[in-house]
Amino acid sequence: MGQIIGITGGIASGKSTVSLYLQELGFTIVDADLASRAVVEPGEEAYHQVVEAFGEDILLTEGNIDRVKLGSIIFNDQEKRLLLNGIVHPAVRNWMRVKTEAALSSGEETVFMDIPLLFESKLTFMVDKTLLIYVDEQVQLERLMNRNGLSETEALARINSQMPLADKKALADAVIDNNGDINETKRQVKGILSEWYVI
Ligand SMILES: CC(C)(COP(=O)(O)OP(=O)(O)OC[C@H]1O[C@@H](n2cnc3c(N)ncnc32)[C@H](O)[C@@H]1O)[C@@H](O)C(=O)NCCC(=O)NCCS
Ligand SMILES: Nc1ncnc2c1ncn2[C@@H]1O[C@H](COP(=O)(O)OP(=O)(O)OP(=O)(O)O)[C@@H](O)[C@H]1O
Repeated sequence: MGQIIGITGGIASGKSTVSLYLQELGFTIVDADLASRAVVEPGEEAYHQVVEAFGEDILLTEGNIDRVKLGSIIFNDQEKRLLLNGIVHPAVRNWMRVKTEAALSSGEETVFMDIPLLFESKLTFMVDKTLLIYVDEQVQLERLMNRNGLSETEALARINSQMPLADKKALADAVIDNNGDINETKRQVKGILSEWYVI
């Protein structure tokens, strides 16, 4: 049997931080951001489709996709973002399904999927429960600018390309408030997992 818990949030809301903690607790995390890198490695089907759609200008000299350049295109242009999503998302879903099934069939009882666009892409059918990693918009903006070295305008473009975290709150089965320090967040994660009989 086994169950799948979907971790979601917004850009820089703390999903990877929570996932790392869950990994330390011994759980398998299947990460959509990792998947979105793997499926556009040179030679993969989605790689060829991305190059065809966006042109060879988005390649680095050794042939890999220039993620900074592609990001600066798609976070400022909804049509281009939907074009990229249409190519990459089906391959990401497949990759995640395969990894998750492998973990479950090896006997793991709970596997976590880290999916930033879980609600935007209507992927709740892929998981049994949803856990939202929430921060206030000002904290999100500051953490994103710091982590990625972005200007306020660039960071806001990214935040605004996603469903507001306040709206995601209403859709999630449980919410972790990650505005405080990491220990406070870890305490909340443990509390919810024990409420859900996961630990
Ligand atoms: C645009 C790309 C090349 C930028 O790569 P980069 O390495 O800089 O960022 P990374 O992939 O680590 O994503 C960071 C965060 O950006 C946000 N994000 C990424 N893609 C999108 C998108 N299409 N729409 C909204 N937010 C997005 C997510 O919160 C994600 O966690 C890359 O994000 C991408 O290929 N995006 C399309 C696939 C996708 O939707 N990925 C998100 C999970 S499936
Ligand atoms: N509770 C916290 N206190 C202080 N800094 C934090 C906290 N949680 C996360 N951070 C920092 O905020 C930034 C974003 O966190 P993280 O990378 O976990 O977010 P994310 O949701 O996985 O982002 P993305 O999906 O966009 O990659 C990181 O630099 C991280 O170290």
